[in-house]
Formats: sequence, C-alpha cells, structure tokens
Amino acid sequence: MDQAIAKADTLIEAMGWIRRFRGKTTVIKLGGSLLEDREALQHLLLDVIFMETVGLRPVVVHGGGKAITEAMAKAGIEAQFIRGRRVTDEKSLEVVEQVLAGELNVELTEMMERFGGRAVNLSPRTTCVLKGKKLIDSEGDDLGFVGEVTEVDRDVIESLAYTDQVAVIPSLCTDEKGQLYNVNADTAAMAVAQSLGADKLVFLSDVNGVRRDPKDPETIIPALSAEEARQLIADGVIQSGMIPKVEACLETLGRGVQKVHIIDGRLRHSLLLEIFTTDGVGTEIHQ
Ligand SMILES: Nc1ncnc2c1ncn2[C@@H]1O[C@H](COP(=O)(O)OP(=O)(O)O)[C@@H](O)[C@H]1O
Ligand SMILES: CC(=O)N[C@@H](CCC(=O)OP(=O)(O)O)C(=O)O
Repeated sequence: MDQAIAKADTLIEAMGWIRRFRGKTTVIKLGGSLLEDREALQHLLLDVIFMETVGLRPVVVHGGGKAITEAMAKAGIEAQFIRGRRVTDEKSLEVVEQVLAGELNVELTEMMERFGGRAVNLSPRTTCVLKGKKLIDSEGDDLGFVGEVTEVDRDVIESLAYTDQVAVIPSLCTDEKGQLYNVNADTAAMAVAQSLGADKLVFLSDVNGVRRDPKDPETIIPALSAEEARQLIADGVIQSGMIPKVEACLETLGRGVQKVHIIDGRLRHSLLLEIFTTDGVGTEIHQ
C-alpha cells in the first residue's frame, strides 16, 4: 500500500511538471558520442516523442562529431581540432554535410516516426533554418568552412511545434550566398534556444555532467555558477569538447534561457528525469 502511494506521489509530481512545462520549448542537443549508442538513442528519442505527446515542445539539434571523424578517416582525411572545433576544408565539408544532413538527420527523424511521433528534418538539404557566416576564431586561426549562426528561422520551427511535429536540426548553416558552413553543435543548439526563447536547453552527452576530474564520474558537480564554470575552464578542469558546451551554456544563460543542463543520455530516461523530477540528474549551470 505504502509503495502504491509512493508511486502515486511520483505521478502527482510528474503531472505538476507536465502542467508547468506544457506549451514551453525545450531545446535538446544530441551529441556525437551518444549518437553512436543506438540503444540509448532509441530510448532517448522515445522520451522526446513522449514529451511532445504530453504537450511540451521539444526541438532537437544534433551534432555527430564521432561519425564525421570516422567518415573522414575512411576518406583518408585526418581530423584536426582547434579549441574543440574541427578545421574544415572543402573536402571535409563534403563529409560533414553527408554525415549530418544525409545520414544522421534522416536516421533520427525516421526513428522518431517509427515511435509514432511526427518529426521533420530541417537541414540545408530540405529547409535550412540556420543562417550564418564564417566564424572568426578568437585566437585568429583560420578554421576553414566553420561557421557561426547569426539568424534562426523561428517561424518554421515554431509552426512545426504548433502542429505537433518535432524539428530535427543538424549543426550546419548557410550564408546569404548559399555557402555551407560546419557549426559546432553545442553553439548551434544555443542559437536555437536563444532565438526561440526556450525555457530549457539540455545537452545530452556521454558523460554524467561536468566533473572535477574529467575521468572520474564520482566527481560530478551537480550545480555550477557561471563564475565557477569560467574558473574551471581557466584552470584546465573543463577541457576539449566540454569547453564549447559550457561556453554555450554560459552565453545562453546571459540571454534569457531559464535553465541549462548537461546530462548523460546513456542513462535510461535521463531526459524525463531531468524535466519531470525535482532533483534532476547531471550538471545544472546557473547564473
Ligand atoms: N571536466 C570535464 N567533465 C566532464 N567531461 C569532460 C570534462 N573535460 C573534458 N571532458 C570531455 O568532454 C567530453 C564531452 O564533450 P564532447 O565529446 O564534445 O561531447 P558530445 O559529442 O556529446 O557533444 C567528455 O566525453 C569528456 O571526455
Ligand atoms: C565546427 C565543428 O567542430 N563542428 C562539429 C559539428 C558536429 C558536432 O559538434 O558534433 P558533436 O556534438 O558530436 O561534438 C564537427 O565537425 O565535429
């Protein structure tokens, strides 16, 4: 009996969160490491469809760094990164476009459709919603065809949400001349969240959050202020792919998005636990 009541309490709590977030936008960023784990990915996409079904408005932005590096290796191109961003020449850009827009984006949408959801890919091959320009690197390095998003077509994304469809956006943008650019997926998600005035931005990765020791899951930091996060980057505790992620969190918080989380997408239902429970999982970054 007690157990049944405890379960009812969980349900009541979940209903409260559903009421709180119904009609609100959550931008969900799927990282490359996670995209490699098919089983985890399927659970996750099912959760996205669940969110949409109960009236939340999830928008998916995805990367695919690992798959790109593998495809480049097959094409005999060596991957090179500067401050977490891939140096992208013309040949690499072709591979990036094929993997993100030609393969992963289509695969993600198809998987969601198989779960009974309605998902629409918004890539430069279909409807390009991310406009941008070449990224000028902070240290003056030339990264090639690496871009930054300057404008998001929020009308297209929102009109999908209003008609119960989930937008699936790869991290690619085009400039006014139609030139394609490779965008770091964390910053692409940030741009989408800001433009939509999202309530939440959730980064799903293959780590349980930001850690004091990157190799030790026990050292996860559940909550991090913007100031602490900057210090951890300066101290070299936050490294490699975690740098653009945390920088994207910090910039997003400065622009009105209420909450930003970094969570482990391999953990079953981590997304729902994050949204529908008080304690949540992973690292929350706040002002
Ligand atoms: N302080 C840290 N805490 C956790 N992970 C870290 C930290 N510093 C660096 N990392 C690395 O960042 C990676 C996550 O970034 P990235 O590989 O770009 O993820 P994704 O492809 O999912 O976006 C982790 O797998 C981990 O190796
Ligand atoms: C410019 C740049 O670095 N672009 C990234 C885009 C994909 C990405 O960011 O994927 P993850 O989210 O899996 O890291 C890249 O080429 O790897």
